[in-house]
Amino acid sequence: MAHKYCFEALDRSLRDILKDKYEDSINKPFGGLTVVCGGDFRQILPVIPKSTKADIIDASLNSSYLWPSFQVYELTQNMRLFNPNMSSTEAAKIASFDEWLLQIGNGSLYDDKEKELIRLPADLCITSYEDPMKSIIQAIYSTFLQSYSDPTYFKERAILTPTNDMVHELNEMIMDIIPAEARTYLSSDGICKASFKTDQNDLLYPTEFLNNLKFSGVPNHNIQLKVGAPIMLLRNLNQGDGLCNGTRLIVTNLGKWSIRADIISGKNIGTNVTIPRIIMSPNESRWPFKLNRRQLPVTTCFAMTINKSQGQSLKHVGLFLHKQLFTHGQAYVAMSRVTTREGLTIINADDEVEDKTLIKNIVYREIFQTILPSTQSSVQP
Ligand SMILES: Nc1ncnc2c1ncn2[C@@H]1O[C@H](COP(=O)(O)OP(=O)(O)OP(=O)(O)O)[C@@H](O)[C@H]1O
Repeated sequence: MAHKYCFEALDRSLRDILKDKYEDSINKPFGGLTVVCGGDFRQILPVIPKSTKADIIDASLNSSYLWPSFQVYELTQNMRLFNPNMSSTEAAKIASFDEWLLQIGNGSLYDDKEKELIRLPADLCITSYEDPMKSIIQAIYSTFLQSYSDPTYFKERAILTPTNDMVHELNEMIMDIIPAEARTYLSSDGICKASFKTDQNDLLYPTEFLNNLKFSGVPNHNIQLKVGAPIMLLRNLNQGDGLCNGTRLIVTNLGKWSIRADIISGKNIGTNVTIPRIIMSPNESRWPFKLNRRQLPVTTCFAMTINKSQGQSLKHVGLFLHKQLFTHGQAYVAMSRVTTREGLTIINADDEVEDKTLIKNIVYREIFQTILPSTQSSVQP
């Protein structure tokens, strides 16, 4: 979810822009324009590094001065799970899975409420394994070598995990299975000239040091790609052509400075596009300078973080928990990515938990308090 400041900035800009055109625009939300927002407060709320629960709730749209001006309309049908050709038995099974997901999202179903633990149905979990990472890879990519050249194979599956470190480990392990040569792309890193103390920066932060820095949402200095590997865009390159942050593609050609890839998600599926290197900077950084990294704006996506999976629909989802979930909505987002219940496999590899069918589900229930749908607001999608 976007920070409430994004909506407030749009509100103030529209009031300002429209004040000469329409009477009293300055006093109306969004200058009097109708603005439609689509979202789900059960999903992950604005990400604020090192924040408290109160900070996150305060950053959400329903803590904004704009919220009382919104009218809430609720969608009633889970279209991701919906299949028009299903039998009544299948429909009943889907309805019960959908209900279970909503209870998880609402925080109304706990096995141990104090410890915020929910019990997973045993058939969704793999509980006996030698190496949990190999087991989740085997579960989701069981026919990898026979199927990896078929783009739909990657389009419909992914492993989800809470942290970027585990995503990188899983991606490296799976990339090694592709029997092709990898090409390495090294970034060109520098400090933005407008940064503080520029005359000392070269001495304090040499290039080798900058190359070692890792930031969420910015590709690493060294990325290795193979033809046939699925990748995800990390920036909006051309929204009109469907090249948005989160779009998934399959690499078809590895050039010296750019790559070519086929789009496999969102708009323009099947289109072959060129992805150039671009300059990226992290949004949040603990360093007293702004890093400029010129690199391909992509990351391999056999595995992705739960946050990054928001918006995706997948037939096969492997939820890999090497440690417990840590923020609002992660369990709901991860488990609601599937298009069928059978497509969900979960491994709880947290050593501190004995019963591997128990996982943490954090829900900030305070966030739902101000969401009151108006009486006639339920709509069919
Ligand atoms: N009216 C509809 N008819 C058929 N399929 C639909 C309809 N609406 C959505 N879908 C399908 O349901 C899936 C989810 O849709 P979409 O991504 O728009 O929902 P969403 O609310 O943004 O999901 P989320 O926020 O959980 O990611 C997609 O596969 C989409 O094609």
